[in-house]
Amino acid sequence: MKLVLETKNVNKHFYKPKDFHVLKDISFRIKEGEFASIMGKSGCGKSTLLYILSTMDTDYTGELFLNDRLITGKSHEELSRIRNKNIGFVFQFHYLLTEFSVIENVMLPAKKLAVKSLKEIKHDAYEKLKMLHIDHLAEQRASRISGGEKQRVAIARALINNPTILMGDEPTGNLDSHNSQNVFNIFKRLSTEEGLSLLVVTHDEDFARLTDRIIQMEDGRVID
Ligand SMILES: Nc1ncnc2c1ncn2[C@@H]1O[C@H](COP(=O)(O)OP(=O)(O)OP(=O)(O)O)[C@@H](O)[C@H]1O
Repeated sequence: MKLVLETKNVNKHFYKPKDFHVLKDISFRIKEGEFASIMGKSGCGKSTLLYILSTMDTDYTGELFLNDRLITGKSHEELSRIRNKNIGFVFQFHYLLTEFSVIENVMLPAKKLAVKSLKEIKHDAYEKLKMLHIDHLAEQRASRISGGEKQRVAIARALINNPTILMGDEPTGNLDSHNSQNVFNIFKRLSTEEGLSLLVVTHDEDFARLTDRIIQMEDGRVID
């Protein structure tokens, strides 16, 4: 099966205030359509790892592959393009532009990529909203929708460029159990029906237990 993400012996140090070996020989693979979670105690290096996997942090040793392509060593411009095209992000906080409409928020990453016409982008954005059952909110200002709806808009925005992998950093951290379940169901559907790969950092054991695989971290290592 096709590999979407692979790390080979990724190591990272922070040098201030003193040398700290934060990630130690991290090697794992995420296959197409796989839904994996990363768990571990606070401070074990989950966010630091996700920052590297998402190509935002280039200060590490080892190798990172995305869709079988070596990413390590590429320029910031190339990384930015690769990231916009291949990786979707969902964070704990939605980071929507609240003075913009829902549909404008979803369209933004596609406008940035500047491959399709505005008409096509708007059409695609509606399709994503429909898939997440929030198309009736398209013209609503993002400040005027509920927390659960905002997170679904953030997911639609993360999907607009049809990424091969969706990464989440505590995407249900701000949601109640009903909305968390909702987000989980959406992620599960994206993996089983659309073949999207998902990698989600979470503290939520109920959430993690339902994913295909838990990558357990301890003190900067993958232990299981
Ligand atoms: N810029 C930095 N400089 C120095 N140390 C850092 C820096 N960023 C993070 N750390 C340290 O690296 C370790 C890992 O941090 P990281 O944020 O990756 O942990 P985490 O597992 O995501 O934690 P949490 O679950 O609390 O979000 C922590 O001990 C943190 O204090």
